Amino acid sequence: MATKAKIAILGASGYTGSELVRLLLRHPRVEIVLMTADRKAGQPMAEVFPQFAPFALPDLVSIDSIDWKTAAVDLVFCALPHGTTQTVIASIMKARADIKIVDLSADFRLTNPADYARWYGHEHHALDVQQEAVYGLPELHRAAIKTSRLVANPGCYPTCSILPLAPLLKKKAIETDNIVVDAKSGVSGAGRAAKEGSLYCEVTEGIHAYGVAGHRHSSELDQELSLIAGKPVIATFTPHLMPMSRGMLATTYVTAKRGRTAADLHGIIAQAYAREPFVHVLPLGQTPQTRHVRGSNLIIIGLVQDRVPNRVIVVSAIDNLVKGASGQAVENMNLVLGYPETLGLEQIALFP
Ligand SMILES: NC(=O)C1=CN([C@@H]2O[C@H](COP(=O)(O)OP(=O)(O)OC[C@H]3O[C@@H](n4cnc5c(N)ncnc54)[C@H](OP(=O)(O)O)[C@@H]3O)[C@@H](O)[C@H]2O)C=CC1
Ligand SMILES: CC(=O)N[C@@H](CCC(=O)OP(=O)(O)O)C(=O)O
Repeated sequence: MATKAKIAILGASGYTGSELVRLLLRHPRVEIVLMTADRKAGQPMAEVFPQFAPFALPDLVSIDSIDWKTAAVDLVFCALPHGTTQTVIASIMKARADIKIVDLSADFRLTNPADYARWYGHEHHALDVQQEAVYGLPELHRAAIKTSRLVANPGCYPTCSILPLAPLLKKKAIETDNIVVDAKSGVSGAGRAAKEGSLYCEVTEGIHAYGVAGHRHSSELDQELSLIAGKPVIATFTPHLMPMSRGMLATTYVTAKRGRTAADLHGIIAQAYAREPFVHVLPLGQTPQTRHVRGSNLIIIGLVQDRVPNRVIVVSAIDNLVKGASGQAVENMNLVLGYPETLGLEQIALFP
């Protein structure tokens, strides 16, 4: 039998951490050997999440109790709040050269330190480590991810909006100065620690925009879109909070370059992703729903010609906790460890 990689999950008591546990328990080539929490450190996982009671899992421990020099671990998933992550990862990487890391936080996604300081409100505390990070969108950076020691797993909104735009920018098929991304997220995107604004009474039976003209994911979007376009791109991006637990939908408005039709744009996206296991492009004129991806690692993309000449409406859907976080993190792990990319990620969406 092939050996199993030994996995640590930092932040296993959170939403993305527990989603990693759900996915990895069904992965044939890994074994979870270490899991951490902060306030819940010391508790058995089954006490925090009864759905895991039938499975043998280690108890939750505090990060401080781990000696990284001797820990029998091959790969660490870091599912901690941004800001707390960078010093933890720097200390692991300094202690051991052989441990690989997939970080789900935003700490290592931005390549320009000035951008990080501007959008996150403080200087980065591990800039030397940042240099080693690869932005973990497999469809764009697969080769670099495979040889990376530190993968910066993308944010959920950027994943949902960069993937449909990337082929269009690569082929110079759309204007770059008027891209509008209107995105909606389920409440689990805000994490498990209860806070004002994500409480049931404040979220149910209503929707609202937030971070208008200033959400921190704008920096990630601009960084990757500019890299692909080969020139500075600034997109309008407005996130909204929806009264649902998981799911994300982005409606993106683009202007086709003169002479290009919606059918051309559809053809470009369909061709770019024809061999991608986790990207599904609908026939022209159809659009996806969040229910079509709930629990799966798919992004589904649909395009429709607007009534406004040259305008094309692109709708994309992901599960924010799967392709938007833990599923994509497992995909990155598969690449880093040399496993088939789809291993452990073949779940079909739960419907209805
Ligand atoms: N939720 C989502 O859809 C997405 C989240 N992300 C990112 O992934 C990361 C994790 O998010 P999410 O799972 O939603 O967050 P949660 O709030 O649900 O979980 C956070 C986890 O980190 C632990 N923790 C909190 N503070 C500390 C600390 N100071 N030291 C050590 N451990 C700590 C918590 O432990 P305890 O439970 O004991 O307090 C918990 O295990 C974040 O950076 C987030 O931005 C990325 C993409 C999508
Ligand atoms: C609904 C909600 O609050 N969503 C989060 C994004 C979740 C995510 O992708 O966060 P990271 O960049 O930290 O990984 C937000 O808007 O900040």
